[in-house]
Amino acid sequence: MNVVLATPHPRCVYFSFFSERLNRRTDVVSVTPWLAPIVWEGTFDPVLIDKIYKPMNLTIATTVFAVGKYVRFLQDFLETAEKHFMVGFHVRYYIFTDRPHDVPSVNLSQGRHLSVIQVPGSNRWQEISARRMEFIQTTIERQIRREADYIFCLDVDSKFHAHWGSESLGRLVAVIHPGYYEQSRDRFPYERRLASTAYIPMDEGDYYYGGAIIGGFVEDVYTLTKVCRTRFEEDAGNSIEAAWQEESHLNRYLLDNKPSKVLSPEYLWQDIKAKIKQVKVIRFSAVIKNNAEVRPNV
Ligand SMILES: CC(=O)N[C@H]1[C@@H](OP(=O)(O)OP(=O)(O)OC[C@H]2O[C@@H](n3ccc(=O)[nH]c3=O)[C@H](O)[C@@H]2O)O[C@H](CO)[C@H](O)[C@@H]1O
Ligand SMILES: [Mn+2]
Repeated sequence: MNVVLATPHPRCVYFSFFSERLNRRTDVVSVTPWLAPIVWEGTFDPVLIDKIYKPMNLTIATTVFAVGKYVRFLQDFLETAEKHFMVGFHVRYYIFTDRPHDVPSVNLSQGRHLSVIQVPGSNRWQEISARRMEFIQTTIERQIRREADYIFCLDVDSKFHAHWGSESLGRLVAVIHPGYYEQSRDRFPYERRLASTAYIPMDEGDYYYGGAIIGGFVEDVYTLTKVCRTRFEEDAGNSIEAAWQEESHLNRYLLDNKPSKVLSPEYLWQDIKAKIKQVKVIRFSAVIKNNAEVRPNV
């Protein structure tokens, strides 16, 4: 029988809309074993996702710590965020610093706000990095839970280079560390000492997540920061500090509490690393820094 479909059924239009916009990825895994999306260019339609999220009138909190000499990274971080990060959404930046007078004034688009929160300095970079969990937890309690729907907690020594939008939103969001994307789990630098509460045995672990991005619903990130802070302090009481401070605790937490969305290394690259062919777009990357010069200790 010769069937001629003059006008496609509306459902067919829907499917052709998808196939035109998305060139399905076969070179990368785009879903976790627990069926959470792994976000890669070409696996989502930014226009369609924005149509879902924009009417919700969401506010995205963004925490960034700039303690000591790290204030120098703020200008580029904020200027590039204004160009690429959550454009068209309400964004509230929370800048944690011991040098409030050195926070640069950057022109923010409409609907975007910035507040500065004073935190103490430290003579150990490890402590500054790890105590982010504590300050994020207490600031969520004090104000963020009343001021935002979602939150991203980001490293300041970084720049945005391309679109980072509502495709990244989810209940609990983490990023695959670009250094360990292709490694097997026995190579992951998890905390391996049984004495630490961040301990992960050699035959466990899903991904190695980078400490530079934690995201999700404010309440889910609240619980994460509270648990990681408590465990970090419990370890300190036993004179042990996990191999990669709060990043180790983050990895332990996410092993037990699976993220609902995983960002590919497009969302956390490193300028020092050559691009790999699977990464079609670098959206956010760590700048090259001289650790000995910017950190209070080596
Ligand atoms: C790409 C990535 O996943 N980076 C992680 C990695 O090293 P990194 O080398 O990226 O750590 P880092 O030196 O950037 O420190 C983490 C963050 O702490 C803040 N800071 C640090 C030192 C300082 O003197 N002043 C200051 O403000 C700042 O926001 C910085 O971005 O391991 C750290 C844990 O130890 C963190 O988990 C980082 O997120
Ligand atoms: Mn960093």
